[in-house]
Amino acid sequence: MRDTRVGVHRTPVRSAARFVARHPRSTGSVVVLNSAGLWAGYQAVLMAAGVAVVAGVSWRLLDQPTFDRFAGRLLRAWWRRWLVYQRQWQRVVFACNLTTTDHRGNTLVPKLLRVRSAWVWDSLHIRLAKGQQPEDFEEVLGRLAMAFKARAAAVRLLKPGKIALDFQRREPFDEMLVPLPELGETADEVDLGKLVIGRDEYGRDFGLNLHDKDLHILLGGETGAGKGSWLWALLRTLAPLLRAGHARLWVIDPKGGMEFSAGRPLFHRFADNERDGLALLAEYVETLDRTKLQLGRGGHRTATPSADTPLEVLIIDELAALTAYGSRDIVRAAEPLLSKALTQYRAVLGRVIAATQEPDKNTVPMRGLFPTRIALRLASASYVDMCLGEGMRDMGALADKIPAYLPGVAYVKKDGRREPLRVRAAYTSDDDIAELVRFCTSTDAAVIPLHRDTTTTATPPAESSATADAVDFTAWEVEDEDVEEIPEDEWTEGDEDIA
Ligand SMILES: Nc1ncnc2c1ncn2[C@@H]1O[C@H](COP(=O)(O)OP(=O)(O)OP(=O)(O)O)[C@@H](O)[C@H]1O
Repeated sequence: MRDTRVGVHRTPVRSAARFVARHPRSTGSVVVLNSAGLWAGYQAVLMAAGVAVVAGVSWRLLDQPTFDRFAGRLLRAWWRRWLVYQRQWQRVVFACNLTTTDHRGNTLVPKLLRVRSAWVWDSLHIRLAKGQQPEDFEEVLGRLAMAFKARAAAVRLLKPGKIALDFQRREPFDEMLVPLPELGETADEVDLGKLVIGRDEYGRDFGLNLHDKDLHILLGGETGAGKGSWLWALLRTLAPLLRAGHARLWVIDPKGGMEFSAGRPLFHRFADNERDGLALLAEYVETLDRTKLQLGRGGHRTATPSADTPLEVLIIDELAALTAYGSRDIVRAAEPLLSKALTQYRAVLGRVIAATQEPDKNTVPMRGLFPTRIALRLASASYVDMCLGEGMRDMGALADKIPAYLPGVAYVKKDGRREPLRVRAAYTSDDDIAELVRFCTSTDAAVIPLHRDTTTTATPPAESSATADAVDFTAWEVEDEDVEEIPEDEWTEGDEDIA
């Protein structure tokens, strides 16, 4: 009888040639090391390797995040591929029934193509065996996660026939305490270039740069994801500027003031519904237009935060209320105002911080105008790229996989860094808000614009008008290696040609 098993015809030479072709980097490294050994002597190579190891270990001890970014993740991906995933791959796919059979009775096995490793997640790129679909892996995700001792697993389609399996190896925020930002005493202490609002996955301080990089920030996150904690932590870092009158807050909280009403005394203007929010937005634009003209005519190209030219921070808690879900006249009038606020006031210290539950193009048409976008827990995988930019989920921003028990955790894409960073903002409790209000209003209260009642008597701009002139502002206010080995010649991988 004919032996239909694939691979039985392989000779050692053919197998070696296949291995070299499939793993050029690993075999290249061995060849280079051996050539260096022959050329310079093995002692010299061993010494060089020793020096490299000592240098690497010192680097890791001194600065683990940069080590991990430039070397650690590559090394980790390499050794985890060979010591964990590749070694157990075949056992695991057989154990989880992830094999298929062709017309000749050959066993077809999905092929592990590459491993990428970030601090929290490992990504395995897999070529599906003939007859497989991503759903086959989805069905056994829990078993795969257990087999590789991962906390969670996810599957993504990379292209037809190719998927990524993501395994979460650790959860740094389980044990990490994220302290609230200190309340600085004087305005000079505030470094607008690094407003520390939380910690990243390595435990380092994480700061936003309202000075010149994170000019406008869009936070995307489903309800309860912790958008409020990011906004409040940011306000806290600005406290000394608020107290000195060097920063003013324009706050639109269209959900009836649920999130921000406790901070009213801090706000220069406050609106708790869409219509008032529109009028506030129009006033914001008019004010910054005026400042722009004044500074331009005075020959100044930029401003620094001061009592005359304060940092003008516009905060919008549920942006969709102004850009999608509000009544049509409000949405049509708000869009051009918002786009203007996002494009024209960098030099006159206008900054927009907005939060939304749905960061898609229909809900936030001007999302591309926010230079910094932050993805908290999102309702669906498709929202991740919509929020952070094309390809960011493939780069490891699994915001839809942030567990519900970790509010305030988000993925951030920072300039100059390809991979997204996982960050958690500090949590501001009601008591902390009360403390912040006391801090900002207790001394030198004269410079704090006092709260005036927001009423609904303000008239929003005429439909489709982007000018503020039409607005009445009078009313504003303020393991297991014990499994039997399967002989390698009993299966084939991925798209392997079958004789
Ligand atoms: N950084 C954080 N650390 C710890 N717990 C947090 C953090 N952020 C939020 N929480 C918890 O999660 C709850 C919901 O957070 P929050 O209200 O900020 O979510 P949200 O995204 O603003 O939701 P919504 O869109 O419904 O207003 C908070 O009441 C708090 O208990």
